[in-house]
Amino acid sequence: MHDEMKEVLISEETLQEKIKELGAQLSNEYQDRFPLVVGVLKGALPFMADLIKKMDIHLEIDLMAVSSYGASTVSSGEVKIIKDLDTSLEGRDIIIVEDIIDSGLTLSYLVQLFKHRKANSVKIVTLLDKPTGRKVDIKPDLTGFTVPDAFVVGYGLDYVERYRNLPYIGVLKPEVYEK
Ligand SMILES: O=P(O)(O)OC[C@H]1O[C@H](OP(=O)(O)OP(=O)(O)O)[C@H](O)[C@@H]1O
Ligand SMILES: Nc1nc2[nH]cnc2c(=O)[nH]1
Repeated sequence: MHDEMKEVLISEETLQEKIKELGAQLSNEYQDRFPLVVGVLKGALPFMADLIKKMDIHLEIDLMAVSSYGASTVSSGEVKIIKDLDTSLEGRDIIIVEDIIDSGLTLSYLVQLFKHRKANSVKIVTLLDKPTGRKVDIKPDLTGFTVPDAFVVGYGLDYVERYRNLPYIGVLKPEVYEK
């Protein structure tokens, strides 16, 4: 697996350091508020698991699975709910946890949906932001790292469902796509 990597963009150690910082910031901000932390499957799973362990406050978690239609490396316009939340959002303070914002279509859909469901507040925390991919004007409230205009994998992010289990973020060698 590791020999298929052209480059490691963000090491495991750097990821974990940043997640500790993000957790501390969120703990501070949401003290005494009992937020609902919503992870967007599948990509956000490793990040969410590590992030909530660095949040030293009472919180609730829920998970949502959505999929954007399109080719494996291109984000398209439509978002489909594969698994909805179990929790009522009315009056809740929501923290959406994502692995990456690229076009912004997934998150702008979710923010609108959660507001429609009468959430009290909706914040976006993303591990990675790829601003060059943006198709809609949406900005995360908290970002781990800004990444260049390349297809990244690892730590939740897949290429045809592989590489999600890498502990770091990297870029694949071009020949991997030719297989
Ligand atoms: O800003 P966007 O262009 O909408 O892209 C971001 C979304 O794309 C990826 O999910 P994907 O649909 O690949 O599902 P996955 O998390 O199950 O891999 C990623 O996890 C984000 O949810
Ligand atoms: N794996 C992966 N999924 C994405 N979804 C949107 N952008 C990306 C990306 O760079 N890598």
